[in-house]
Amino acid sequence: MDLGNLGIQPNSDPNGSKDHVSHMALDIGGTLIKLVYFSRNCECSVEDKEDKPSNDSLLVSNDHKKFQLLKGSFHFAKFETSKINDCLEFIQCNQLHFSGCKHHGDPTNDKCIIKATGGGAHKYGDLFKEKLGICLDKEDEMDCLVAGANFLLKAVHEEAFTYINGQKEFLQIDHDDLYPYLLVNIGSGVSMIKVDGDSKFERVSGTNVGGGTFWGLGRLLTKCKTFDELLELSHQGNNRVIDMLVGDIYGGMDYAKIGLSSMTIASSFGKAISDNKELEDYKPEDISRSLLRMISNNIGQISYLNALRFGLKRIFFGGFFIRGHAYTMDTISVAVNFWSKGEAKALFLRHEGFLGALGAFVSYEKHGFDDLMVRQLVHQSPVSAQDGGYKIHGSQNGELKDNESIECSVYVS
Ligand SMILES: Nc1ncnc2c1ncn2[C@@H]1O[C@H](COP(=O)(O)OP(=O)(O)OP(=O)(O)O)[C@@H](O)[C@H]1O
Ligand SMILES: CC(C)(CO)[C@@H](O)C(=O)NCCC(=O)O
Repeated sequence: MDLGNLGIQPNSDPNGSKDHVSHMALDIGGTLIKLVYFSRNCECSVEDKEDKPSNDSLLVSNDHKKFQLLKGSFHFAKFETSKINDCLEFIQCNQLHFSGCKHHGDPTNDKCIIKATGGGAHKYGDLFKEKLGICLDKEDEMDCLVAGANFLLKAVHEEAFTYINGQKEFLQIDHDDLYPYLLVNIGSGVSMIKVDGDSKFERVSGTNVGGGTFWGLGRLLTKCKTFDELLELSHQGNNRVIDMLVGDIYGGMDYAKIGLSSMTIASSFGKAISDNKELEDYKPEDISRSLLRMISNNIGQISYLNALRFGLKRIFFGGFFIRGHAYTMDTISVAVNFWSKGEAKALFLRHEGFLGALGAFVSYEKHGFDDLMVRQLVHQSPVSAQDGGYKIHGSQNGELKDNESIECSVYVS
């Protein structure tokens, strides 16, 4: 179980966290379960506001109720789907299962409803009911990915960034100029979605060569025990030991006529054909690096081709495969830049792995649950004395650590 810096302790008081945690949502994927929830800091942070705060409101409601400002945090956690019991235990220890909504119009049914997306929302519904007494309210996975991406791009300061030559550069998002874009979610498999607006999208492509392929093949070929170990190995590796380069075929020369340098990979893993070596003769770090490069490059190329199909210039990459990993982001960026001749941009998201879970979270609002607390995530930063200091912020260097929380303010009615 990967709890890391959650900012909360398992609660021994059975009623304690009930007052503080509102709305948990889950994304149960093929490899990982992602969980998000909001917790209030304390009662004293509630302030009255007459109006909804900004034109940039994300979850605009049509009524004109008085809104209150609550300060708190969004918490993020992840678990391996194969160890779903860890997730159930975590929810139970922290009393998160009391944070959902009650059934509409059925006073006899006091089961909590928790929003959930991903294939596991279908597969594990009975398990959650049996173990925690909660009903998973299924939200479509693609709907949630898009809602989560739009939510992050509009609500979180410095969410999206480019990664070029080892340099991270944050993108200022103009809310009026966000669409259209291509969203590429690299989970176990890969979905490519053309996004045209809030809830306006089409899944235009996908590939089965994704994060699951990297981790699955990598585990078999290197005997690594964890994904992070495999990723770490790739740092020290040299892909040229295994990959066949253009130079290997062209006697060290470029194939300039068609724009290929001698260093370009002509064939991933191609050297293994002629080296007369066995698997044991290759270093695990070289295998890991070749594999990471092969898969990232391939996804970058397919993404570019889909962006080209629809004339899209911005490609946002999400999903837990990326993990903010320099070599992965660099390979994807180079692929997009190379194939598009600099026309299209690869953009990465700080909360890359939590798009679906956040999308499920914001869907509480969409379905108008009466007792929903969170009405609107306050548009954050730049924070100034005049605007009352409403903000969302993550860690200072812009990197999301495992299971971090984002401090934020929300409006509730
Ligand atoms: N700790 C980890 N354990 C396993 N895989 C990890 C881990 N961290 C990152 N990954 C990578 O992330 C991928 C899963 O990403 P993600 O959680 O976004 O997808 P998913 O929801 O499980 O899959 P899908 O959407 O296809 O059902 C894995 O296949 C692996 O490449
Ligand atoms: C099946 C899903 C949507 C499950 O998250 C994902 O793993 C995926 O997009 N796989 C790629 C399937 C394909 O389009 O070939």
